[in-house]
Amino acid sequence: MFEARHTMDAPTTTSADKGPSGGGGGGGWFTPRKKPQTLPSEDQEIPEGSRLAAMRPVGRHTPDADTEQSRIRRAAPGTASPDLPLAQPEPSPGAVAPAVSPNETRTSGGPQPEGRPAPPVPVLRSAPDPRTSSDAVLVRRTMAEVGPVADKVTSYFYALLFVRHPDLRSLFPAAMDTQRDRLLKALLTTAEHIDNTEVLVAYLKNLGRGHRKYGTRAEHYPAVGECLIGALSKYACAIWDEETEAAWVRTYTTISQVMIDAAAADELLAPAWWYAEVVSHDLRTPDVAVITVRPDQPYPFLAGQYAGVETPWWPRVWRHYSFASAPRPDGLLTFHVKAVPAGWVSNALVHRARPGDIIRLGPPAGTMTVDHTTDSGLLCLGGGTGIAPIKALVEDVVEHGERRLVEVFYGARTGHDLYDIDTLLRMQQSHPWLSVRPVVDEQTQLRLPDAIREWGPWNEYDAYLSGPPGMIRSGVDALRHIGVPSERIRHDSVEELVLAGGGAS
Ligand SMILES: NC(=O)C1=CN([C@@H]2O[C@H](COP(=O)(O)OP(=O)(O)OC[C@H]3O[C@@H](n4cnc5c(N)ncnc54)[C@H](O)[C@@H]3O)[C@@H](O)[C@H]2O)C=CC1
Repeated sequence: MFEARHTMDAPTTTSADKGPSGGGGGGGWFTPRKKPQTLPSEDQEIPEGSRLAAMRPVGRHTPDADTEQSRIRRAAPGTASPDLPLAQPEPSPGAVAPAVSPNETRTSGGPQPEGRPAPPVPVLRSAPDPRTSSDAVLVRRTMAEVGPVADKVTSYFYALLFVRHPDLRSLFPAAMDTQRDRLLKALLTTAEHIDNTEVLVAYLKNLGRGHRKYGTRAEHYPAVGECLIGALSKYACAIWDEETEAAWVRTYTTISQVMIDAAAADELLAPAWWYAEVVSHDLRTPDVAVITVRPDQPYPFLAGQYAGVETPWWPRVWRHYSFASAPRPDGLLTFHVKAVPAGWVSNALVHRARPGDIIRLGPPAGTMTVDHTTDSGLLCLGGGTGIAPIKALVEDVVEHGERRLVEVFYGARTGHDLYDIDTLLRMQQSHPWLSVRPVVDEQTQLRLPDAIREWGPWNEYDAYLSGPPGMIRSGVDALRHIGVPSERIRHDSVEELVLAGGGAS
């Protein structure tokens, strides 16, 4: 459940339930009514093993669950207690270029698809809070301490979780490898941005919404919190003390609050997931398929966003793919999928999926969308299947009837890998404001980011980058080097791309 998001062919996050399969919300809202008034005294300290035993998940509430030993408490749905972190506005749509990720962060509070208003959410304090800052120090110190043994921490965390709460095992995929990475990523992201309320809240809200599709419910959070603190305290024992534990309890409680409330708000607006039927499957190269699906109910999204995809062959394994078209009147959605080694979902989609098969889609996410409040030109770099959202962005500009200059650089290793070049060249013929330039590594000896240096100037353009993590990094460097301000550079989370295995889609 506790996972970070984004990227192509990478497991995702999301929600509560209701939709076609959404589960249901279930009671047991968990929110601290108030922060701990006092830290437990030393004689209240309980050795690791027994402390864990003493912490009870809200979902299994027992009479003493609200004692001093259980500092993670329950509250009414949506309750934002006065002394809880309070909210801040969501980042404005398209206004972000997360070089770092809270992308679900990149994401997160990203633009809400039209017709899907931003849910009301409680949020973190905007004013500096000395307590938060000291908590941040302790949280970061813990993360630094456990960093070298991160694998052990996450393995121990999941072992604790599944031993103590076996009913939660069914929420996770059979193979936990990627999930382990995602927990750590989520924690690192939280620790990294703990003092950056806007970024962190956006990230967590997206994470909470994203967990709906896993069947995550509010009452699961305390169990996760107990086991998380159990694992951290074990592996950070050299620095762990009551103050540190109190900081983690406060931090985790706040994290949970934001995620739970975001999921609850989203539940009123959208299903936890959508079923979608494959209606066409076009194998463009031996490894790349263009797949079109029909969702079982309307699926609102914005060009440039992405969604988690689960296949029937690998239950509970989700990977992200960008929409390769802007929203269409017929409601169909298209994805470009590249089968990569060890890419279970991508291989299933490319080599097994056929028309008539049913997949599941998570909600749309992502902030790499067109800012229609300006008429700046768009400089778009699409590497490999990273061209998918770029094509959607171009269609978006077409549909808005704008006459903005759009320059697309489409990078591929070989001419054969330019599997969608014909489509783009046809669009170029119809739209004089659109230029499409293929950049083939083996022909030019140049990679995509190098090519843009030879054109330009680009300082009046908004830049959009989509492709492998290395391309994003060097593309951002190239753009910054030639004077494009960072706030005009947009891309999905590099960290999550890396997490996804680099070329996992
Ligand atoms: N399928 C989808 O919807 C989306 C996929 N992506 C990501 O795009 C990537 C696509 O992978 P492939 O098609 O195998 O692309 P690839 O590895 O063949 O690379 C495509 C082009 O990107 C450039 N490039 C690659 N690595 C570079 C580096 N380190 N520095 C500079 N330029 C570099 C080169 O011009 C190369 O020809 C995956 O990482 C995927 O996660 C991103 C967005 C959407």
